Order: sequence, then structure tokens, then C-alpha cells
Amino acid sequence: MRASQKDFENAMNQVKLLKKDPGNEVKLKLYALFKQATEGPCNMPKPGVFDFVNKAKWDAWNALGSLPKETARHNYVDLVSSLSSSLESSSQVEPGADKKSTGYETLMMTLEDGITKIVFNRPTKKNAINTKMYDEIMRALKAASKDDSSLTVLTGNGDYYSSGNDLTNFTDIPPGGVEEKAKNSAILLREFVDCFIDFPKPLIAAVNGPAVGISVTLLGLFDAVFASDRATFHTPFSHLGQTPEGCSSYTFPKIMGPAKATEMLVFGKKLTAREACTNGLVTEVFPDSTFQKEVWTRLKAFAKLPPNAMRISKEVMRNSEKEKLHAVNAEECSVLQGRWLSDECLNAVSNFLSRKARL
Ligand SMILES: CCCCCC/C=C/C(=O)SCCNC(=O)CCNC(=O)[C@H](O)C(C)(C)COP(=O)(O)OP(=O)(O)OC[C@H]1O[C@@H](n2cnc3c(N)ncnc32)[C@H](O)[C@@H]1OP(=O)(O)O
Repeated sequence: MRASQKDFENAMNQVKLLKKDPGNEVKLKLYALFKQATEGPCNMPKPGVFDFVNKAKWDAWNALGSLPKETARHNYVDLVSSLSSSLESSSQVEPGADKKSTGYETLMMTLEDGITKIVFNRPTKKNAINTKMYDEIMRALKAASKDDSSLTVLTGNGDYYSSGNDLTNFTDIPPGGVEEKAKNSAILLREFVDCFIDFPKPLIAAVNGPAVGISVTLLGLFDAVFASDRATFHTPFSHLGQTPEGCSSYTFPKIMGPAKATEMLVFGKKLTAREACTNGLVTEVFPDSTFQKEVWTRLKAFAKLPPNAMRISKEVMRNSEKEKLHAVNAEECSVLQGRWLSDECLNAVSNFLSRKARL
């Protein structure tokens, strides 16, 4: 499936919020893709040669020929998404942002009202985490740990929070073959999860939509999890021939008890936001229609609390667990390294990539 109608509507809203003019060439491209996506191929009469503006628009639209509406919608969403990161859209930002970081391809990052916000920004891929995104999240967390903010929030752009590991990560095989790939992936995963274990400030997830795989397991390392009632929580590891990561083999049984943790991590039961809240994984659930407003009101109130007291309180709670969490992370990565070479895993990934299986 290509970009959904919701992705398209989000993109249309984002365009209105662009703070910098993207230039005429890009505006014409946006216009053409929008018209193609909503009306199909151009069948309007060609404007006269002196009607420069309308002729340029007509030319851009007409140049798309018989491009299918769906493809145009997808390309429109992609183009807006790339503009949002490079030209700093304010759609993900509450008013009065005092600092925004560009230089991320897969994320948007802002600092405002004492809150650093890191937004997964691959909406057309349901915010699947590719290798670049793993690296950028680590870089963003390191920057957030040192900036002026008192808390850090992770959320997703579009209809998903994140669909977890990008399964195409498995297709980029180095010269050393699949063994080397599995080894490198285990090293990357360990380093990635370590960043969450060691993150020094309160870390909050605003789960705006469905969450899958590693985007769910990591929640056990967050300090608060706010969820839209549209969000779901799914860890289909057995279906994928894989095993738990993100320290979930330790945090989930502790949070929800071994029976519920087994339902999720071994049998792949998908939880609704309310179920995840009842089981202690989610702090609070909000109606989707008021999610952003209510969550940001709450976060802004938290951000006014004395930052050092919050940081030290987190440190006291986390310190007694840190060594254990690092050991669990190391063990989970080592087990996964073996699983990635198994037929069960290779078949599951190849089924996804050949579109035989979606969750
Ligand atoms: C360094 C390695 C570390 C590894 C850590 C271990 C981590 C483990 C995990 O996270 S396991 C979980 C992995 N995730 C999945 O298995 C989810 C796979 N995706 C799906 O099943 C579906 O895409 C969906 C249910 C999330 C959404 O379905 P639907 O609404 O029908 O949308 P599409 O399937 O059409 O998706 C749109 C678009 O996005 C691409 N996409 C979505 N998720 C992923 C993904 N996880 N990996 C790669 N690509 C993904 C999908 O292919 C479509 O792309 P296209 O438009 O066709 O180009």
C-alpha cells in the first residue's frame, strides 16, 4: 500500500505550516502532484502564453502524464516529508519554538519550552527504523542529553508511531555475508538500546498511533508513556522467527507480570492502548482527537518542574537497575544474532519483502 489518505491530509496540513518558502520549482511540483492525486491527469485547456503563472502550473501538472493518483499521492507525501525536515515545518512543533535541529534525514528535532522533541519522520514507511534512523536517534539522544531541555519526548509523524525495525535492513548484505551482517546488526542494536538505558533526563513517549517491535519494547525503558486511543502495541517476534530486545525480556515481566509478558513477547498478542495501560506499559491514554493538546499541556507542566530534581530522581531509580539492564541487553543481542541466521527468520523477512506477509 502507498501513502494513505490520512498521510496525504497530514502532508497537506504540513505544507501550510512550512515556515520558509520552498521556491517556485518545488511549489509547482507540489501543485502538480496535488492536482494529479486529487483530480487525475490534466485535461484542462492550456492557458494562453501570456498567462505565465497558470501556464507554468498547467505545464507542471500536464508533465505528470498518466501517473496514477495513488503514486502522485505517495510522491506528494514524500516530497512534503523531505521539505519538512529540510525547511523546518512547524506542524510537529508547539508555538514559539526556540531551537530546531536540521541535519537529520529520518527525524525532526526541536527544543521548545524546555522540551526536546524527537519525531520519527518516515511516515510513508510507517516510521520503520532503518540503519540511518538508528544512527540518527542515537545522535539525537546524545544531543538531547546535553542540551538545555529538562525532558525529552519521542513521537511519530503520520498515522504510525513506528512499525519497528525496517525489514529491508536485512537486505543490505556486506562482503562478509550474512554472518557479518548479523554481527554488525547485533553491535548496532546493543549500542542503540544502551543509549536508552543511559539516557539521563526524563524520557517520555507520545505514542500517536500503532507501535510495532522495537518501538514497543523500548517503552519499558521510558519514564512515561502517553498513548492515543488509536495506538496498538505489537511485538510479533515469534512470527518473525526473532526474540525480544530492548531489555523487554526483563522489563516486560517486571511491568506486567510474566503471564502477560509471555502473551506479548512469545505469542505476539497485540494490545490496545487501554490494555497496555491496564498492564502498566502505558501511563495514560487520551482520545485521539485531543491527544496532542492534552499530552502537550501535561508535558509543559512537567517541564516547569526543577530539572535537576527530576534528573537526580531518575538517576536514583535507574542506577539500581543499570548494570542488570546492560547485561540483559548484551544477552538479548547475542541471542538475536543467532536468530537472524535462522531459516525461521530469513523466511519471515523474505515473505514480508515479497509482500506475502504483513502483520
Ligand atoms: C539493526 C537491527 C536491529 C533489529 C532490532 C530488532 C527489531 C525487531 C522489530 O522491530 S520486529 C518488528 C518489525 N516490523 C514488522 O514486522 C512490521 C512490518 N510491517 C507491516 O507488517 C505492515 O507494513 C504494517 C502492519 C506496519 C502496516 O501495514 P499497512 O497499513 O498495510 O501499510 P503497508 O504495509 O503498505 O506499509 C506502507 C509502506 O511502509 C513499508 N513498511 C512498513 N513497515 C515496514 C517495516 N517494518 N520495514 C520495512 N518497510 C515497512 C511497507 O513496505 C510499505 O512500503 P511501500 O509503500 O510498499 O514502499
